[in-house]
Amino acid sequence: MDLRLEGVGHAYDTVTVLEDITLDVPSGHIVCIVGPSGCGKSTLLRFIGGLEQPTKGRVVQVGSPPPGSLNPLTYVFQDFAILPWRTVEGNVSLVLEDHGIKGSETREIISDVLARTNLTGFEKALPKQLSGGMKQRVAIARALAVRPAVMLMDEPLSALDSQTRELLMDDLVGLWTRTPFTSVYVTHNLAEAVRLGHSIVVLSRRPGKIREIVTLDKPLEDRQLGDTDLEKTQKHLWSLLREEARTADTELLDG
Ligand SMILES: Nc1ncnc2c1ncn2[C@@H]1O[C@H](COP(=O)(O)OP(=O)(O)OP(=O)(O)O)[C@@H](O)[C@H]1O
Repeated sequence: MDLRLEGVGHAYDTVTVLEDITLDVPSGHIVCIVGPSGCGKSTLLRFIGGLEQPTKGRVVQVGSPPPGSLNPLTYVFQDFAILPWRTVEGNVSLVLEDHGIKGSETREIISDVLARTNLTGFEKALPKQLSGGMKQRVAIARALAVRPAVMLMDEPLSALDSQTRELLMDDLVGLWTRTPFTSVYVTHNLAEAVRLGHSIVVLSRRPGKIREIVTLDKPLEDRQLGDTDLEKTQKHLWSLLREEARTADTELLDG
């Protein structure tokens, strides 16, 4: 299933937050969204997921979700949002229970998604026993369990230290390479965007408009830390964002 955003714009009362966002999210692609603080990235993700409706334009789903999809648009958040009193498998099974899935089907799905997220062997662990990176793997496993058409990822690695972030990026590349998934991936981190994005949408400061869409052709599995092409693209992204990020930062400080 592809997504198409057609002229999406939004105002909260008198404050225009987003303007004229037209964008395609093709199936099997990771589309990263970057932009200065407060430019409307998370708001855009909420519109894509249908949690809120934009005041202008629309989000169109083109084609059908994968067979057996329980929740075509599924979120992964920065703060993991996993239940502390449930084990790893209990957190994943919760979303299946919500859809009435039980028994051997549940066990098969859990075993599959835990294997895909390098969590096999941690089925009985509680969140308090897990590092931040492992908790986020659980959140990703839980998202995969519902066979989403599109994963909506809002700063999924931002709460992690830089080394864990590198490991999780490797995991996401491995996950995508084995079975391509579709994602809209919001991040502040330009290194993350150039490592994971098939395209990178650069938004301007509020009201967020598309400044540029940068496409990266290099296969994900060939993108290494320190790759000169990626560094060049990252510099280009920063040149687009630098002044606006500075202004947005000052705006926040001014309240
Ligand atoms: N429910 C709401 N009511 C009013 N204003 C809102 C609401 N949600 C978001 N905003 C405003 O919309 C703007 C965009 O917010 P949003 O969180 O989408 O930006 P962002 O780009 O994700 O920010 P950040 O990078 O800091 O996470 C901000 O100015 C925010 O204060």
